[in-house]
Amino acid sequence: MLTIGLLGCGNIGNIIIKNHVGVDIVALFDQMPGRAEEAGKLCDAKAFGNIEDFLNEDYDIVVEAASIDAAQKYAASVLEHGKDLVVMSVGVFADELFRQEIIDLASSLGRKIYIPSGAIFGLDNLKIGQVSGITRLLLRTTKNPRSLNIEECAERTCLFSGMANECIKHYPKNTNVSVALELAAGRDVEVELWADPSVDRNVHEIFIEGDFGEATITVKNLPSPDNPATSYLAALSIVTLLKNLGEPMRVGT
Ligand SMILES: NC(=O)C1=CN([C@@H]2O[C@H](COP(=O)(O)OP(=O)(O)OC[C@H]3O[C@@H](n4cnc5c(N)ncnc54)[C@H](OP(=O)(O)O)[C@@H]3O)[C@@H](O)[C@H]2O)C=CC1
Ligand SMILES: O=C([O-])CC(=O)C(=O)O
Repeated sequence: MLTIGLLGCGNIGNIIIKNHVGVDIVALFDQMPGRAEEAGKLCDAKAFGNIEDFLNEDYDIVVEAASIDAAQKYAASVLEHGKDLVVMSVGVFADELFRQEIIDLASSLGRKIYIPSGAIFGLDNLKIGQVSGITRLLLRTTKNPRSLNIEECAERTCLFSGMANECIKHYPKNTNVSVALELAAGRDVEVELWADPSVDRNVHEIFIEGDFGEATITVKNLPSPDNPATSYLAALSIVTLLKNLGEPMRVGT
């Protein structure tokens, strides 16, 4: 069975611990040591107080569910410790230089980096953008102000309109999906981010046009109970990615 080290024991980390299938969680690390220790009690994994000890433990894959900052700080080190890497805070790869460095490092070490579909549907066939023209790719995200950590917002308000690599700098906890779309399609993504006090879901509308025709995807996500910024689907997507890693048949482009 594949063995996992969990980097980040917050909302997604705990959902992974409660729902994981087909993998064994053996090591935990969080910048709040108490969270790793509490999580360790739930899954019988060892909680580490520092990153070096966590990475020196023997297991196959680090699952990052922490922050863009954590992904940026530790990605190279994870690969250098002979482990594959699942990156939930995919916004880290909006930085093209960093992305290429990490891809080159993984390639030279024979390691893999996995990006879960996260809080959206549709990354599978969006990858056709790597071999065929996509002329329009727009993500319109709408969340309740609570999910965006905004206190004053009486009516539907556009917070950002522009490109994904700019948006993620301003909203690193809310627009990782825009960078996942960018990586899948191999092109820039336009983003609109809206705060709307009348919605109680994290809504992602994706508009795609290209040589294939056109598609519109709307995802109305339930926010995670422990972190309304993060949709529950994002955690389920990582649980599913991990389950499928060990299986012989791969479904989806
Ligand atoms: N790709 C996608 O579709 C999606 C991605 N995400 C991303 O996934 C990540 C995890 O989300 P979620 O679990 O809800 O977040 P939480 O804030 O609930 O949990 C993250 C945990 O990781 C800890 N952490 C943060 N930075 C570091 C670090 N540098 N080193 C060690 N631990 C760290 C946090 O500590 P502290 O509380 O002190 O910060 C917290 O305990 C976030 O980056 C989020 O933006 C979320 C939704 C969708
Ligand atoms: O969970 C979501 O709805 C999306 C999200 O926060 C992100 O992409 O960072």
